[in-house]
Amino acid sequence: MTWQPQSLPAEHPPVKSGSIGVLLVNLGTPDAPDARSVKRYLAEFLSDRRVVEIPPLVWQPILRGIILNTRPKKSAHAYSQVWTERGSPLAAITAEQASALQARLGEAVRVRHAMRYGRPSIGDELQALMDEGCERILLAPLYPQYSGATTATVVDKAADKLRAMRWQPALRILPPYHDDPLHIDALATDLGAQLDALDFVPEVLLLSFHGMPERTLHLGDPYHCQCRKTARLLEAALSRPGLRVVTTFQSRFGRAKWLEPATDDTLEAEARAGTRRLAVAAPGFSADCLETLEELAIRGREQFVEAGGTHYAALACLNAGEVGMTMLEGLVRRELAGWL
Ligand SMILES: C=CC1=C(C)c2cc3[nH]c(cc4nc(cc5[nH]c(cc1n2)c(C)c5CCC(=O)O)C(CCC(=O)O)=C4C)c(C)c3C=C
Ligand SMILES: [Fe+2]
Ligand SMILES: [Fe+2]
Repeated sequence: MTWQPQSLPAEHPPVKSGSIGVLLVNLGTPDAPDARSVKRYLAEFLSDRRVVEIPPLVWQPILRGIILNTRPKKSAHAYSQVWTERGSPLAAITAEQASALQARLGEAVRVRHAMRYGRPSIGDELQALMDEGCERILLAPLYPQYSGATTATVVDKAADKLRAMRWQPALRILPPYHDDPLHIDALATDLGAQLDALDFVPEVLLLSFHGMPERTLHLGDPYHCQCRKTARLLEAALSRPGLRVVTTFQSRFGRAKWLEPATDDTLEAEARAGTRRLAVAAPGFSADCLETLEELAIRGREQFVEAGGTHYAALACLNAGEVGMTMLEGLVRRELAGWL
């Protein structure tokens, strides 16, 4: 909408105003599955002091001298195994979620998406919403569970952009939705349908969340508790008495102790203890990504089968499916109350 009140002089520039924006944000991903792109991405991601809480004087030499010279090649290989025609799965799915949400919310709201690390950047997308006349913006980090390394760093990045604006929009932030009935019901419905569609009946359902250094729990980060609560509520909502539900944490990084039990160790231990049929789901990820498609679906299967398992399935995230989008629309509409 272009607003040009009568009282403004004719030479006054037109001002777009009156719209509402929604910015969906996820973690970010390399531009291509090659070592150069992965290195650029990891340099930004792992330099975030919310992600690696080691003083930069100590951490940067380790990052620049060792990690960025070894990890990009290995990670690029992992990315190349899951890359799609539309690019990185995380980027493609997040874009799809944004256009599906736009279709559901209609003209009254402008929906865009951004990545915390890499592109499209939070700053550019906030600016684009402002340029489209959005005076009120809902920032929606697509992390069900809050942590300093997820939700908080998205808010920090948005605040960096706002700090440089003369004319700021009003900002709301989607709260973590780890225990929201909309989220639990969506997970139970979607995972329940995926379990029913399998050609085997799993003995165990592993709920694998991304790990964090254990120290963050003792420092007061609610992430671990929120993961546990999601798992507990989801198990109750699934209501499958014959199915044993086990919660684990994946993607250990670095030397510090991470949250336990670890997904890879548990897959191996379950198979060695006699579990033959297992399904794994990742209720901490709103979109499939390297961590679910490579670490769980490819490497997880290898680990489980090598240790004696016979049937393995990695279940999909909510992604841009009907169930997940109905949940997201519900969460977003609730946060837009009074604006819409
Ligand atoms: C879902 C929440 C996430 C938390 C919490 C999290 C913490 C965290 N991650 C690392 C290190 C890496 N993570 C990597 C990939 C990655 N991480 C998340 C989400 C969370 N991370 C996602 C969605 C992805 C996938 C991105 C994609 O492109 O698909 C990687 C990169 C891949 C690799 O080299 O293994 C690293 C490294 C730390 C240190 C951390 C702790 C706070
Ligand atoms: Fe991560
Ligand atoms: Fe990983």
